Amino acid sequence: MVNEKTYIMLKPDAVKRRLIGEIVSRIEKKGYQITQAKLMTLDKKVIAEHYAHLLHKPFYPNLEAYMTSGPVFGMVVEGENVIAGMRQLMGPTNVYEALPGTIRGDYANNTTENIIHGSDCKEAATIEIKRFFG
Ligand SMILES: Nc1ncnc2c1ncn2[C@@H]1O[C@H](COP(=O)(O)OP(=O)(O)OP(=O)(O)O)[C@@H](O)[C@H]1O
Repeated sequence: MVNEKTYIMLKPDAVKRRLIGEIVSRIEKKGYQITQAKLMTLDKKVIAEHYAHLLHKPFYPNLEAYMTSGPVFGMVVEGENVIAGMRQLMGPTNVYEALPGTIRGDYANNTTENIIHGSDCKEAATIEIKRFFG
């Protein structure tokens, strides 16, 4: 029973499609607590840091254009085993594998524009919370 923190980011398509309220509500209904939140417009530099492991991928230019196309809604979310729990709630990165009932399965139909990001481990959560909330 470890209380953890994770960094969750609703990507530009979620904000544009007015899905913030609905997704925040799903996170709260699961029993997690949102302890910090803000809308931000990200620049190419912070996207390159956040997705450093993907810089060499052929889809990176599309990912960069998408992530800088409008504001994102970043959150610190806390709860028991929240890192794995949020990954489960989000569904897999590949939206064709994301089942209905997951956030990506319910709202996304494209693997780049996949609505939501969540830290994948404790180390990443610490780095990402620092990156986006200081
Ligand atoms: N094969 C792909 N084709 C197009 N876009 C992709 C592909 N793989 C990943 N992406 C985009 O890059 C993002 C980061 O990919 P990563 O492999 O880090 O997955 P993730 O950890 O599930 O995603 P995120 O870091 O956004 O939570 C994905 O969320 C998606 O927007």
